[in-house]
Amino acid sequence: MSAYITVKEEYKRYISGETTVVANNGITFHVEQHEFAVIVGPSGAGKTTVLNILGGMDSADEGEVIIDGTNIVGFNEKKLTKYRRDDVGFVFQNYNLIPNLTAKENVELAAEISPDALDAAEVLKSVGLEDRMDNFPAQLSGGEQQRVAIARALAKQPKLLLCDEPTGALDYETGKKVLEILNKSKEEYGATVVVITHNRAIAPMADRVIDINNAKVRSMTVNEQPTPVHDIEW
Ligand SMILES: Nc1ncnc2c1ncn2[C@@H]1O[C@H](COP(=O)(O)OP(=O)(O)OP(=O)(O)O)[C@@H](O)[C@H]1O
Repeated sequence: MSAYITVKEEYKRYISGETTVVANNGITFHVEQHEFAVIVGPSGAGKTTVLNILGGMDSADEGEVIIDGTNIVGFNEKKLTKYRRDDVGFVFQNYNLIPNLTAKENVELAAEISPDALDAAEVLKSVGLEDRMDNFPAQLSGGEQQRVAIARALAKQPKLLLCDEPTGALDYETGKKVLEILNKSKEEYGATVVVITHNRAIAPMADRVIDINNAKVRSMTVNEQPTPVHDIEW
């Protein structure tokens, strides 16, 4: 059986004036269904570019990006929009919640556009926010806001949960809690989770670690026995 995500010889170049930046220079890796994969690498390595391409927010110039059997390279805007809406959940470093909506309303809004959406209150409960549902983002801590953002992404039951430095703005303990919730979501929600980070300490908890440096994949490692989140330190 082929992998759930297969990226093969993927190139992305950004051209501005006279200069061309090769952000992804022949990227190849795969991720199996229901894995928790971490893409790790230094600033400027090309991680965000990979994540944006996986999520249909940007498109590759060359190569294949096969998600659940379908190559999304070459999708037109309409198909990309449908793919993003139906199949992908995003979690960003800065949460991106809507400030004048409560936690529950933030989750409901995302769920509205999805045919298989879960009950907002149920998902918020599963991330431990049953008592904060009617609070606005400004009334919540960073970790709580990130949990709302995760609930919002999970409510539409995405095939893929894509996370850009999800613990980047959080303190150590809170960051670990958020990682635990993300890790749990592969069992509870059947998602395949891809996290990008420059924090190498997160790698041992992953099922699969993809190392990116200078626009190329330098190694891909499978952890047969991932380290439990509470045992990792940074
Ligand atoms: N829209 C764009 N236009 C021009 N260059 C870009 C654009 N997006 C990214 N780049 C360049 O592509 C390279 C890879 O960027 P990318 O954001 O993917 O790296 P990253 O690994 O996510 O870095 P960071 O951890 O700092 O976010 C960088 O040199 C960056 O400046």
